[in-house]
Amino acid sequence: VFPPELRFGILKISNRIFNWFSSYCYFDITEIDGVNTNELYNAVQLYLSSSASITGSRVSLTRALNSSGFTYGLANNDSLVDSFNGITAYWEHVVTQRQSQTFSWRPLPDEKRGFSLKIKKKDKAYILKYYLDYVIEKANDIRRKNQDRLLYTNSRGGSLDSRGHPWESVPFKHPSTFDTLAMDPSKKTELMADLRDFADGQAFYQTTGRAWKRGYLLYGPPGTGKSSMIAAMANYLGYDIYDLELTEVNTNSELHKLLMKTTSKSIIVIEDIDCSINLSNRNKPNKKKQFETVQPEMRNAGGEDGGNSITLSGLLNFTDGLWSCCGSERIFVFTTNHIEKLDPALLRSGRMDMHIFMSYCSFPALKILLKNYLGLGEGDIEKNVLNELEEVVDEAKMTPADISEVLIKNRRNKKKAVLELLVALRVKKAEKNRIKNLIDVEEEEEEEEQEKRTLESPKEGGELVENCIKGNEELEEDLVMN
Ligand SMILES: Nc1ncnc2c1ncn2[C@@H]1O[C@H](COP(=O)(O)OP(=O)(O)OP(=O)(O)O)[C@@H](O)[C@H]1O
Repeated sequence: VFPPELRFGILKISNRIFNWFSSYCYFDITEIDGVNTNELYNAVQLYLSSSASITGSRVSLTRALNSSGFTYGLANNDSLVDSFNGITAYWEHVVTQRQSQTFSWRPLPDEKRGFSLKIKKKDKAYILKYYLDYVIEKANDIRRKNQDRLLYTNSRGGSLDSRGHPWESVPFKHPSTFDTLAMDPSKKTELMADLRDFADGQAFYQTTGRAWKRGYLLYGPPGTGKSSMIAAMANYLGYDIYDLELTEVNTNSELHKLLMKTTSKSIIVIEDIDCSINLSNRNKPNKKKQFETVQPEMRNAGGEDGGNSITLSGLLNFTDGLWSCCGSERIFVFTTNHIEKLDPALLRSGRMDMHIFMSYCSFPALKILLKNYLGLGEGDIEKNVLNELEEVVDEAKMTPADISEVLIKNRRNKKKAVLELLVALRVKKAEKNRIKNLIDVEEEEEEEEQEKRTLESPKEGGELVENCIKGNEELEEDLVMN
């Protein structure tokens, strides 16, 4: 009976009246905004997938490319209630059929999808200011967690890929975690708390005016778990790893370019830094090499430090100069087997925030290895064997890598594995003691030899006797005075 214009008008007025009296307001977040994909829609979808309060019996499941996990979300026309700082938000996934295919450069899906957010009018300002940012942040976290970690390397000698990128990446699937890492539990807890503080510390770094980065120096003998620790850090925080091969970098500017192409939430690693490059002289360590390689007419050219070779100052700029601040939330990890070879400039505080010594296997670390490799707890091992293991492990100075080799070899026969380990530790301890005794004997002999030579030498011997007499006279004088 009523013409469409009139029906539309009545609907519009009744909607206005309804909105006027309603205490709620609504936001529509459509999947496609004009012709572009709406990032907020994807973020909301991911965010809601983390909500445990999905009530519907139908849940949508997805698995993204390069992802090792499933995400679930609200099914069509399902709804859920979320709460944020005491404010309630009602979400509904609205799916309708697209009326007619409108003209578009890009074919649109038949369904029109979107989220409808219903909140109290009084909460509108707060929700717009904080809640949506929180939703996006959480969605990014979930995306990162679901996606495989990537391991980047620059080992192509400075050449770029087809996209002009200097880093090459592969999926990173190292299984090492802090649970599998054998080290002193208190040290491990301290490090994990430090990493968590760093990852959650955006506000702290902002208020203190510090760049959001942290440096760790891992040092210790080979096979004590430095590389495993880096993998555990990446898996714990969900960060990608950039394995920087310094020997492939020729100039400081190349180093800067590499840094600029790293992403936030990543760990930049330089392994065996003492072997990577000659870093003993901070200013111009490679001057000689530079003059050897550069043509005579080019000798006065070049930028900082000659601009033709990587220097320690270039590396220091990389870690804590202005360049280190392009991007944020980055961790630098250097590893070395010989900390004494490193330049003190690299070790001063503020540069490497934490120095972590990866030591030979201790008893607490051994217990972790026994649990992980053989599934044996303290109660599963005979008391006297356990006591002896505790007694010998420190003196044997075996690395976790050596111990895990022994355990892997016999892992089918757990009892045998433990006994073999005990034998290996005893042998190693005896070997260490024998070497120590040999060194002691050698030192003693050398001392005796030196004494003999001194006494035999007329000049030195005479001096020694004279000094003794002088000393005695002084002593006598002191006694008389007293
Ligand atoms: N602390 C540890 N906890 C658990 N496993 C370890 C530990 N240390 C070493 N391993 C085992 O030994 C292997 C070698 O260890 P890793 O490469 O991490 O040592 P590293 O200190 O980095 O050695 P290098 O200095 O030679 O690079 C690892 O694959 C791991 O299985």
